[in-house]
Amino acid sequence: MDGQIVSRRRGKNPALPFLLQRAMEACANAVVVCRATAPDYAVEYANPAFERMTGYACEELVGKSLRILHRGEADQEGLTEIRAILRERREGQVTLRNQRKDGSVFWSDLHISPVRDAKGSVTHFVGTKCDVTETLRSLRLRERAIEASVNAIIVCSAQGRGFPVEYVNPAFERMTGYAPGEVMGKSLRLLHGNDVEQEGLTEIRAILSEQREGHATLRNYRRDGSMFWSDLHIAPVRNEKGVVTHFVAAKYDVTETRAYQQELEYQANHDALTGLPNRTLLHDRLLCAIARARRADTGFSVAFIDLDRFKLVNDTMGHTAGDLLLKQVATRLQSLLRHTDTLARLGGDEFILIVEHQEGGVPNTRVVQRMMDEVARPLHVHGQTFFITASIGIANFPDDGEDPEALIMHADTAMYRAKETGRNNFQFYERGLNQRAMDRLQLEMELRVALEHGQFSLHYQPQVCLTEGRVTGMEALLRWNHPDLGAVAPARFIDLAEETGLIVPIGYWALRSACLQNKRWQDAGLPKFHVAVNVSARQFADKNLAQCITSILQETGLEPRYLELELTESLVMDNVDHTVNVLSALKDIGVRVSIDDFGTGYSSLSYLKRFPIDMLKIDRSFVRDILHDPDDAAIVRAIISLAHSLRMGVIAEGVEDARQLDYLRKNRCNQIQGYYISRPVPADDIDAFLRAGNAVAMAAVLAA
Ligand SMILES: Nc1nc2c(ncn2[C@@H]2O[C@@H]3COP(=O)(O)O[C@H]4[C@@H](O)[C@H](n5cnc6c(=O)[nH]c(N)nc65)O[C@@H]4COP(=O)(O)O[C@H]3[C@H]2O)c(=O)[nH]1
Repeated sequence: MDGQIVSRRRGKNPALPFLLQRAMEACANAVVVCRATAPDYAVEYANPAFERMTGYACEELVGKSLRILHRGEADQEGLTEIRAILRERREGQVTLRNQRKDGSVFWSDLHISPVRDAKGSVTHFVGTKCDVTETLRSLRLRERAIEASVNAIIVCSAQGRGFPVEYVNPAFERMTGYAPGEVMGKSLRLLHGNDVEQEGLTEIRAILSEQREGHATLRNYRRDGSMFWSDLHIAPVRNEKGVVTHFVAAKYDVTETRAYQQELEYQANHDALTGLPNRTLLHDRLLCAIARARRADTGFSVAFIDLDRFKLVNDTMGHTAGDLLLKQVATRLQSLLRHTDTLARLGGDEFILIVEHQEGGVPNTRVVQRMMDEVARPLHVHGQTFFITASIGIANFPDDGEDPEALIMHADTAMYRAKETGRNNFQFYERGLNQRAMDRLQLEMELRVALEHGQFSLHYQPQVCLTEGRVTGMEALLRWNHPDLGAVAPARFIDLAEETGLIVPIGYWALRSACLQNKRWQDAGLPKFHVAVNVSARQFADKNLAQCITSILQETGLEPRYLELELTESLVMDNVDHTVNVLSALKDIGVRVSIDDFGTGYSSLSYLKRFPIDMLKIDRSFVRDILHDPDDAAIVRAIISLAHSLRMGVIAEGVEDARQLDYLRKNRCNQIQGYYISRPVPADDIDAFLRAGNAVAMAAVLAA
């Protein structure tokens, strides 16, 4: 080693040169000494570690420029820096790509220090080299991993205001649309903009202020304004003193996962057919409504909406048509809702509406009425028109129940009451209704066994021709002889039988019994007339109706023309195409058909003329006030004239006195039926009536 380097210390420790020599040889770092004044800073000394690192022996290097180490690598940034360090004669550090003697490449960190003489002039430069190839390689790998990541990675300064961004990887641009240059030095706040009311942001603020790890889900906005959901994971980076200098953040776009989760959540809470809230969500909404009403000291109503005779649509038209119809009804009902109301579907044709009370705690019946009106408008499915009505039961919070179950149950009970009172209306829950619901259940159980226990019988009521005073028909009316209750009127059990489906076997029993009875009368030599039997909606929907009637007629031996089927007006108008088909089949058999309760439904005249009908039966509600109410009288006259112009017969039911009879005869009504002639009586009484009474009937008619 050159004496000049150590000359200043020589006086103090004579062994120093030797020690330095040994130290250099033992030093693990590569050390090289270059002369500052020589051209190209020629090497004066290189220690063994330097030799090992470069593959050059010290002798090979001495007097030469260190450029030997970067042959062919002259365009490196580090070299420019080295030149500046040497020129300015200062300390400095650079990272270089070097070549060993054998041509292999390695990376080194070179630290340069100037050595000054006593006058302060730089005589040498000492270079300490460290092989950083491995470190750089692993750094490259990590950098590559970050660059290739599909998730956005961001480094923010912990010092600046708003945690300015110092680095973003390419995925950040792909995810957000912002190029690195557009976010550098800015706060990541630009990703959520004005959407500051987010739970996730509160969490992020806490993470940053407490300088801890954490994550939150945020609504972010891309450069083009579109929203996406991101999971942001944040970790603080501390320096050697433990001070947080940066935050590293990883951002995941979770929009799709969230959409999927939301979809699952939606499916769990909504009815697949109508998209309305289902029973689960309804329960939640009821709990919310209860909490809200308690806070505000107000009330709300739970309306149980059930479509009348919807099952018939399903039975006659199939489930696809039924589903379409339900969808239409749901859309209509929904269109009437305010944002505070909830409409849910419980299943089948049952809907629940939660509607807040109006000011003063009054139930909002207007919305309920509007719902009924909306349902009642004609519905069109598969080119066919349906007339459906709704029965609605209402329970009010808190008077009728303080939890969801009680409110729904009581609204349901009130809905049954609405059905009992003729359908197409709404009823409020009353405490007594529960008892009635229990009674109804009891009655239903008893009705199930009534047929096999032979508790049914038929009463007959004559129908009389107004011109001849002759009995032309006999209406068969069902009676239930209950072991405890005695005779139960049809009004109490027919609807129940209809709802439970029991009406089908009961109805066929009535048909068979009436045909048999008529045949007996004929065989007994009494004058011939038809027997009129009521056909219920369920029976009418029964695909086997025509077939069953044919076999009943064959079985009993009654000629088809002596059987009349009474169908209600609303029944035939429910589903016009089905009606046309069934009526044609019945006509082919040869039985008569009449429309009962005519005037109470809303018949479309254009449909009426398509139906092969023999007789219109004027509802007794019009006959009752025919002499006092000019409107009723006008309706009766209109029905009579309509029947004649459609070449149908017309009969008035519920005729109770001679003046009504007279009015009807004067207005060209063909036949009458009512207490004035006879109440419905058992078949045995009819025998007597027919033997003696035909004359009585004639006399009554002619006397009026
Ligand atoms: N106020 C008054 N009422 C009169 C007069 N004349 C007859 N009535 C009553 O009017 C009802 C006529 O029957 P509907 O309209 O077919 O109405 C029937 C019918 O819809 C149904 N029904 C009766 N039997 C059967 C049946 O076998 N099958 C089906 N599906 N329904 C039946 O039950 C309803 C009620 O039957 P009922 O209680 O027997 O009531 C009968 C009869 O008793 C009168 O002058 N004044």
